[in-house]
Amino acid sequence: MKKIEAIIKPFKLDEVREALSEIGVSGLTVTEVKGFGRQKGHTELYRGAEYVVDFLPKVKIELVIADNQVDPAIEAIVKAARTGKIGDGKIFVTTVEQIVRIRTGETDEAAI
Ligand SMILES: Nc1ncnc2c1ncn2[C@@H]1O[C@H](COP(=O)(O)OP(=O)(O)OP(=O)(O)O)[C@@H](O)[C@H]1O
Repeated sequence: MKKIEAIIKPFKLDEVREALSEIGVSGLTVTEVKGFGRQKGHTELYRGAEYVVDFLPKVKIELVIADNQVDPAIEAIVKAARTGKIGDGKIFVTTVEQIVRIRTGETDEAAI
């Protein structure tokens, strides 16, 4: 089991969510965050305005999935979130040790 954390441009959220639904992702968490990448000090376009990069609004998507879904999920996120401009975001993948579905007590892959 892996957790994917993807930091994306906020206006790409709907497209990314749809792309992930299409490959069968059953749940995810979304958080509004702020951040910067290596373009610090350069400008980035956000909602038509150019910002000197300090902390820019981003959306963080977290999803926990089976190992064999990692590659399709990354592919779906990259395809849906890419504009080709700076600040398109980043994807982090980590290992998840345990999952519990609170309602039923199911664990691990049965609880995804
Ligand atoms: N190393 C990192 N650790 C944690 N969060 C990061 C890291 N790098 C980027 N982020 C987050 O991802 C967001 C988008 O990063 P961004 O796309 O600007 O990265 P980049 O490496 O500068 O790539 P690009 O050249 O495409 O702009 C940042 O605003 C920040 O929230």
